[in-house]
Amino acid sequence: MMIVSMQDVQFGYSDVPCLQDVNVDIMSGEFVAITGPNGAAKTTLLKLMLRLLQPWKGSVQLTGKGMQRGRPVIGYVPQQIAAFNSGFPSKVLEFVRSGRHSSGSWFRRMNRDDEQRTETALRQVGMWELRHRRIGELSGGQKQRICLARAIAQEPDLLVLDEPTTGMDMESRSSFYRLMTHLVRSSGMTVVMVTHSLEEVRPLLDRIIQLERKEHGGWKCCTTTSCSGHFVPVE
Ligand SMILES: Nc1ncnc2c1ncn2[C@@H]1O[C@H](COP(=O)(O)OP(=O)(O)OP(=O)(O)O)[C@@H](O)[C@H]1O
Repeated sequence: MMIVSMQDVQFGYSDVPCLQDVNVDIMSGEFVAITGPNGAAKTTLLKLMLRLLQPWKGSVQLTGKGMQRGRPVIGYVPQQIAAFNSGFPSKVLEFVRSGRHSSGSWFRRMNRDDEQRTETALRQVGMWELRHRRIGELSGGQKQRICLARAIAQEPDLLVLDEPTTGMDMESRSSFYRLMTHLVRSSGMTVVMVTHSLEEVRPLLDRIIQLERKEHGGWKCCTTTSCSGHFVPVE
């Protein structure tokens, strides 16, 4: 089942397009990486995928299982995390749990086992022991992990991560990849992530979306499907 479908998408911030001829189909249960040089519009592509930006031309469709109000539940962890401002809980546990309580947003859904999901997500990212800490006292890497936990706790159909391994040491990266593989293979989650560490994650992937420079400026998507990842379709 298709969860994301982008067809002939064109987009730019000024009058010059930075993305053209974007055709991307992502199937439910796939582990997909988006890669390309700095400034190649990887974050822009994610934002178009999430419909945070509207394309100039073409269409973006989100469909899938567990749909709420006609859209899949989406967990999004942006590159720059702005969530630690006032208005968000200041303790780890409440912050992660809060993802399950905000209403009216299609980024999450309500569920009666909020506590259990919050605990599982915190354990999965290795932050359960620090659940009573104030967020202000956490390291950058630990903050990154609780944002990931907050997204996972929402049990998203689609988990979208913008350079999630930046600043992680090698051990943290391998446990992060193990977790992603588990979420994709065991829970049927679809994971799309922007990464510059393609080589180390390549064996786990189902698909790579490569942004390549067009001859006359702008960037174009080229989708690679020949990864050695094992694609398990989810009904
Ligand atoms: N809000 C904005 N307004 C105007 N231009 C923008 C805006 N956001 C991004 N851009 C420009 O669009 C282009 C693509 O930016 P984007 O952040 O999508 O690239 P990226 O591939 O994610 O980069 P990086 O690898 O450095 O994170 C860049 O030239 C950037 O300067």
